[in-house]
Amino acid sequence: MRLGQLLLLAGYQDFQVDLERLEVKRIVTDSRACQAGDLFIGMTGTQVDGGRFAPQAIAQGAVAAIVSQASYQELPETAQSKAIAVVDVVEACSRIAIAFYGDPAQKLKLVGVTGTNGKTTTTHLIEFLLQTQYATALFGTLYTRWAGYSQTATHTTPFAVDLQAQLAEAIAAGCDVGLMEVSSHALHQRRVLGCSFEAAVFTNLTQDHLDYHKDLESYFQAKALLFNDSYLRGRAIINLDDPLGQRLVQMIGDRPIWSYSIDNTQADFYTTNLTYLPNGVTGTIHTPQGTAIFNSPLVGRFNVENVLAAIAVSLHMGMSLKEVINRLPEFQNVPGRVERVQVSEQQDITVVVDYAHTPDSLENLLKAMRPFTQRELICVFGCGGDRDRTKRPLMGGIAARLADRVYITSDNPRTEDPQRILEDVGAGVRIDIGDKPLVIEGDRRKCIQMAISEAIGGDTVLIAGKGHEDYQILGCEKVHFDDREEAKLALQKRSKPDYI
Ligand SMILES: CC(=O)N[C@H]1[C@@H](OP(=O)(O)OP(=O)(O)OC[C@H]2O[C@@H](n3ccc(=O)[nH]c3=O)[C@H](O)[C@@H]2O)O[C@H](CO)[C@@H](O)[C@@H]1O[C@H](C)C(=O)N[C@@H](C)C(=O)N[C@H](CCC(=O)O)C(=O)O
Ligand SMILES: Nc1ncnc2c1ncn2[C@@H]1O[C@H](COP(=O)(O)OP(=O)(O)OP(=O)(O)O)[C@@H](O)[C@H]1O
Ligand SMILES: N[C@H](CCC[C@H](N)C(=O)O)C(=O)O
Ligand SMILES: [Mg+2]
Repeated sequence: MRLGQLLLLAGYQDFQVDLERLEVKRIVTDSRACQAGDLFIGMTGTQVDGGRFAPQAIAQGAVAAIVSQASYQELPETAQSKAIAVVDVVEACSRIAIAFYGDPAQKLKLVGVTGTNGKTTTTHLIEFLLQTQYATALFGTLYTRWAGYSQTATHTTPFAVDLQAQLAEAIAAGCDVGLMEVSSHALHQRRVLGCSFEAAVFTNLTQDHLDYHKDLESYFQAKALLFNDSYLRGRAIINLDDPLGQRLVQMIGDRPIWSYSIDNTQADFYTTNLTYLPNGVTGTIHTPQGTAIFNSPLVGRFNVENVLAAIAVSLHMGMSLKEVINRLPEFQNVPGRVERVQVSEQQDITVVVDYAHTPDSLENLLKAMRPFTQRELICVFGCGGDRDRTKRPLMGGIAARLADRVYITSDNPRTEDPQRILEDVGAGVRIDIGDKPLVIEGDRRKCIQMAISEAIGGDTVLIAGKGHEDYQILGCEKVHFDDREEAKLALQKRSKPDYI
């Protein structure tokens, strides 16, 4: 596409005429990846203003660069002749990507799910429930996927250029519904600009990501953006059991809302007669379409919330309650969410791998596991580096209070000193641990081995934090590591001790 035409379509009119006839083959936001024919967009980031890399991008063949006004002033004259300064480069990136890919979001019915926990589980549930009626595309933490296509994700919500490209591909593949996990980072960075949602879900808001948002109020305000007129054209579906969900209902005003709650009969969707089982939950669901008995293999109270949200979305999208209830028992779970690791029928302990990496999710999970633990509940976990430091002692305290034995280990230390992270977590554990056993072992492989080999028949070993991840990030290096594989190895060793 011609640069001039692209910029006009994106809503920009005042640019240098001699750039007008240039042909743009791709849009690229990392100068190091630029090739001949690319349009480079220098994004303002948390570390640097990417506009300063325009000379490098141009040297590598970029036809032009879109940069912030501040970085434009700093560019050498040769680069300035190929650069276009805009007031808001982050918004420009989304608008240009939308124009380049033909505004694909308008051709899909979109459902957005936001909240601290439950986005991946809820979007998967919705995908499963809607598939009898729609051709769905899913965008989330694990992958972008639709029938016949799956690509591992690097972020929960793709960056604007990737998102627009993937939306266009989804349409070309025949999809008519897009299900999207919308992270607070994505809303704050306007990655989803141009997306107009048929339904938007708010699952909950509890502490996470304070490294980025600084305080809970700013984190909430970022999430709340999804419910603005600019993004939401249809119905808001909101968890009334969460105090910030209640606040969001007040903020939204007259727009169509369906609320859900485990047991608040004022909500549009609520449950009664819940029975929690080791392998699922059953109960009665009350909806605007009537009442029905439901069964789900998902474990724990928090998953009832996910089920309620997914049923509400499905009814809003035109499914009948009967169809949804019939299909629900077949949805097993998402990889790495309360995933049981079993190597033999004779296995005498329960091992569960889960993605709980926030104080709230760790607390919910430990509470959900307790009633089905015959003997001791053992918790193996750590916290990610270069992320919210203040959640570490909170998670430590929760593990100390709710587990019988605590093993602290490394998660993804990234560029932080792993020892410092263990100390941050340990500080929280020590306040509440009393005389319960505490083990600190930074080597995650060794720690999982220890926890499983030291467990006694009837114990539950919960390995939290990394769930589906098949890597560990140590410094800037990503190495293969999978909690489920490590747990299996440890379980096999346990059933065949070394001395046999
Ligand atoms: C906080 C955040 O979103 N950071 C993203 C952001 O990094 P940054 O703002 O620090 O970038 P920066 O280093 O200041 O650089 C600014 C720009 O200059 C460019 N650059 C930089 C160097 C260079 O030589 N040339 C060049 O062009 C970069 O590509 C970038 O576009 O832009 C980078 C490149 O585009 C991303 O890799 C990075 O994601 C980091 C890795 C990340 O982990 N983000 C996480 C926290 C995130 O987005 N998480 C959410 C929520 C997760 C959840 O709750 O599920 C998600 O949606 O995944
Ligand atoms: N509705 C919920 N409320 C609280 N905790 C939940 C809920 N659903 C799942 N969890 C817990 O949170 C963990 C992460 O769940 P899930 O992956 O669905 O959330 P997410 O919002 O997609 O997380 P992320 O922000 O990392 O992508 C699960 O492993 C489980 O322990
Ligand atoms: N989307 C979350 C994932 C955290 C997973 C945990 N294993 C970690 O690395 O901290 C984040 O980027 O904060
Ligand atoms: Mg997710």
